[in-house]
Amino acid sequence: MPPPVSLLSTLLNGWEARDVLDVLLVAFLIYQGYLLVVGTRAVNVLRGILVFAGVWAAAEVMNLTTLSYLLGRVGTVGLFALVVLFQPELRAALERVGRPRGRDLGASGAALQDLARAMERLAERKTGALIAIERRTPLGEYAATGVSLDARVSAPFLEALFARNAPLHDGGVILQGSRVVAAGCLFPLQPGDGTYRRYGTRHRAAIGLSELTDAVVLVVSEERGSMRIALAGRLGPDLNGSELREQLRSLVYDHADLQPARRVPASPPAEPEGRPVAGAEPPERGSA
Ligand SMILES: Nc1ncnc2c1ncn2[C@@H]1O[C@H](COP(=O)(O)OP(=O)(O)OP(=O)(O)O)[C@@H](O)[C@H]1O
Repeated sequence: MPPPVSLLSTLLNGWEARDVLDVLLVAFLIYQGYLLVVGTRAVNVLRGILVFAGVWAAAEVMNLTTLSYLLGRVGTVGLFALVVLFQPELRAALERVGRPRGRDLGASGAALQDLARAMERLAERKTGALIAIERRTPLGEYAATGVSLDARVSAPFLEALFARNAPLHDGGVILQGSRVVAAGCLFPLQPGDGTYRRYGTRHRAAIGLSELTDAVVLVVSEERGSMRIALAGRLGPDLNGSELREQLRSLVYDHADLQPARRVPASPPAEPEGRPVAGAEPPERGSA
């Protein structure tokens, strides 16, 4: 067997620097595409596409003409269907590409403390709140449904936003790093079927947004004064102040550039007792 270096030189024989650059750029684009979809519903579809492509390739290799013709036709139509189905994600991806660098996406420890303090106070007073923290998926289209702001995250400001009778208390607030960028926003509602049918609209809006994006969405229940995190389409358990800080630290505020989003678990934190998040909850509403 030839040594690895000579194997590499044989493989690269005839390659020009331009070809290497070409391959590196394609690898970079694929990696960036992966970063955009990981943590969103698109990742499951991506897996489905890979299985589909695998079967198609096998059909081609094995010369199964009818199957390969059929899959080829479905693939062409499926491509258009995907564009329609994932229009929000595609828009978000383009928005991300066009986003100017150097904008304040950094999140400091002070912001974390202020956010957690505001959540605790809102929960103590049973004031309902809904806060989405942007990570890789831009939340611009949801921010556009509310009132645009540009304010530093501070506990008094967040409390004032959600105070009863405050003009922007209805709807969700969006944070980008240490900035509050919008309030009074409309988030996409989880359909309220299956596990989450017993929840009210605030919680279902949190779950819905976390299903479509990789945002970390915090909810304070007006009814129970509980604090929870919705992530990747699932609602986590009730948290106390230190658990909330711990979760925020690991999900969002570890690094100033929000890089830890890459380490996001596929599902929200498990119940403290190790029970699954879904189904472990007492009904949030009397309608259960
Ligand atoms: N699609 C949405 N996007 C953002 N906020 C929403 C949305 N739908 C409802 N809300 C917010 O949720 C509030 C209603 O909460 P509701 O009582 O129905 O929910 P809940 O999940 O039972 O929460 P709580 O435990 O706080 O009562 C609305 O006043 C509004 O502020």
